[in-house]
Amino acid sequence: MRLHAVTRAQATALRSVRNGSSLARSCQLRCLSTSVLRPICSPKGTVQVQWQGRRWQSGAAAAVLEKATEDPSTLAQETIIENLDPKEAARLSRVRNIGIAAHIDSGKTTATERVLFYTGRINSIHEVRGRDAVGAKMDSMELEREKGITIQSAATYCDWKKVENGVEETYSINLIDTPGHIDFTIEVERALRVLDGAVMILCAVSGVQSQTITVDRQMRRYNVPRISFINKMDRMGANPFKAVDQINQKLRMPAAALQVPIGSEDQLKGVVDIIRMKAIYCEGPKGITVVEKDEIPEECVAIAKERRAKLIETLADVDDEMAEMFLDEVEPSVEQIKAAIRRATIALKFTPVLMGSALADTAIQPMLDAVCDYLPNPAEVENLALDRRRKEAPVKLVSYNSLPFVGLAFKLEESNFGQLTYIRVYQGSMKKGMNIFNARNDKKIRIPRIVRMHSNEMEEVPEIGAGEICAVFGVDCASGDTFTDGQLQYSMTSMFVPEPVISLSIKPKNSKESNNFSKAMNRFQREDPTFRVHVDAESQETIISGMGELHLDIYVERMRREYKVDCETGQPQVAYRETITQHVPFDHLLKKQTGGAGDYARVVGWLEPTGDMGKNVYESQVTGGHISEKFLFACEKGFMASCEKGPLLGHRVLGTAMVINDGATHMTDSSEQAFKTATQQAFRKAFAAGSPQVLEPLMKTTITAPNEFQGNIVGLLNKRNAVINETEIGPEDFTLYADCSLNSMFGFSSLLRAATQGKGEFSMEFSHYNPAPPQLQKELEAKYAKQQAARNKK
Ligand SMILES: Nc1nc2c(ncn2[C@@H]2O[C@H](COP(=O)(O)OP(=O)(O)OP(=O)(O)O)[C@@H](O)[C@H]2O)c(=O)[nH]1
Repeated sequence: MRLHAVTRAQATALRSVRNGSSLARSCQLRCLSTSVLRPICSPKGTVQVQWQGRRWQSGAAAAVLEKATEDPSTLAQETIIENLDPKEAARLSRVRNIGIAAHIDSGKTTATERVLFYTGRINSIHEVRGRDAVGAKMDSMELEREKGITIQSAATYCDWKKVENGVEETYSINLIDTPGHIDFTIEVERALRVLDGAVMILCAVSGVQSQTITVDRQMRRYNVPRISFINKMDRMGANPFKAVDQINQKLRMPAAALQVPIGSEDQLKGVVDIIRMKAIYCEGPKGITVVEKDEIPEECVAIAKERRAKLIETLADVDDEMAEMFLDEVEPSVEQIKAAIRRATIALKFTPVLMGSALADTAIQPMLDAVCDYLPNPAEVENLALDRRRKEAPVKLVSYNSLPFVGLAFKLEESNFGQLTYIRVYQGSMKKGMNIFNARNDKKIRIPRIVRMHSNEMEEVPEIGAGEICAVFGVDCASGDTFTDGQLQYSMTSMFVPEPVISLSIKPKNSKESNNFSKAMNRFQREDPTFRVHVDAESQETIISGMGELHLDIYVERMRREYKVDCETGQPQVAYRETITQHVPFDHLLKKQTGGAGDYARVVGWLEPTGDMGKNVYESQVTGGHISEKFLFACEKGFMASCEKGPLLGHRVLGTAMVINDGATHMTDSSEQAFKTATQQAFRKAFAAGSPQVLEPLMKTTITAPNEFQGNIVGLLNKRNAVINETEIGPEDFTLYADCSLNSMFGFSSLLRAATQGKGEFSMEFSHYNPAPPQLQKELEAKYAKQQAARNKK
């Protein structure tokens, strides 16, 4: 699309056309030569703009043109939003980008396996930890198959043929299966960042579990609409309506069932669609054939009617149109109910609840229909970028192939063929061989190969359209980078990356393997922003940090399997932080001038708390050239280096600002190194005088267990000085929300197991850094001082 064809002169001329001025004729002639955006003058002298098959009248046309002269992209965005091109709109209406997220072991991977089978992506079904020892398609890593857990999210795509009123419509679904365990939470974060909708799976017996609450929080963070699927309806004690109540109460998300089960537990036969009042059975091998019957089993009629009324009532609470009908006592039609569900789901006000059993091959297909019916297509989701040319003003991105390209790299993965970068294309299309530009550094990159991922397999494609997800080879970038066509100066906000909270020292058992060791470390770090590696300057130990013990264990294990490096690891350590609490002025002189080239640097300023634990701040307020730019830069470096290793425990410094406002330089003895060292020395002294404080990670902890164990758990938490924020007591289970220090939670899982006969479960998520209790700070400081002394002795 060449909107640039409209020049400022043409636009001015067009405005005069609208005003009936004499420029009309020449303008008409000139503008006719622009083939894409074609202004036309009517005999009356009003202006029309013809663009992508539609005509824009006078005032609107002039406004559109006016914008075009300022910024071609604005014209494109706004015009399209008001005027969807029917062809593009039709393509997009059949695209769904969805993720599956849930508590550990709810059946995400098992359900995804059915989705792939029913959509024809795979020919047979293999179970997670199945007897055939093949493992589910989406758990492609050996370790995942062995442990039966998902570690990395896996992307795939499939086509679902949805039949409605006898008409078949094909939907393209890009699907990401995410891990359930909190330690791999970055996988959920980055998937949700780029997806338009999600399926939240719950266990029919356990309902809302601790990790469901975390997933709910993540979905809210990225405004991701969701449908809910209650799985494991074949299990003893399955109670879908209890789960629906829990979504309403524990997640505070209005929810209502769209189905009721036919039969229960091992006698589960199918579901009743209570909107259309039809019975649905999945027959044939692996439930491949969906059979719909008008006749509803007698025992289901009453509950289906009751639940239908409840659905309409819940919708009336969240949707105005439905509310009106409800008040007027008008019975809504099937179409009206479905439209209200769609509206409310996309508006994040409601979640429709479906049910079935992935393992028993029951009612997965209606869940796929619901994905198409109720989750948004890429055009229905507001995706914003920041326009760097216009002071980071937000701009809407529109999933049109014809617009300039904008994409986000959300995940990197090392494959046998080189680095694979997953990209969500938000606008425009990406073609093989095309050049794209990294918005972070304006680096031009040619796209050599585009593939669509199917777990660990890939299919090469020449082009990928707007609103889709793909992976590309040979693109060197970081996770979260934005790419554009080079014309647009857009960048997109990245995902939330939680701080690592646990660290341990690691080294290869055999020093010959250090080459492979560093290769593995580099790769893991690039792929996973929550996995960090650094070498401690004093001990020379390699320290890895991550989200939890399992997270780090998995990397140690992957090192052994994928890189053949056996490692020795130290005890897991909490990642503490250090800060100061007071304003401290300093005036420090570094002077060594005894023979030969000397060192001279004087720095004056102050150290103070920033009040924000997010970052450290360095500022120079030096005037009059007492310290040159070059040396000030060295001071900044000295400050940053000091923050890497705090004086109290050797952990990172947070929330500290250094201002340098004066100093002195010597003609010959001053150097960058001297200023860097002087700053570091000044920092140490001032830090010690600023009532330094050790900070410890505080974890948002959610514990669920049967009610009879509440006393035991409160006892356990009290011993750990946890702050209990809220307790919700249900008919059988209770959920407790607490803030606990990570330090006090080591070994908590076995204590919880013992205190609840194995029935309790918990999840922890980093919340913020909190001052450590004085006693703990004393102990930690003493331990560190001892280590330092021992090291100095050596
Ligand atoms: N009874 C029953 N078991 C199921 C059902 N779906 C899954 N399972 C079992 O539950 C266990 C966990 O299933 P997965 O599919 O690995 O669950 P997941 O949510 O992907 O697990 P993570 O990714 O590790 O969190 C496996 O043993 C499955 O066989 C179901 O519908 N009924």
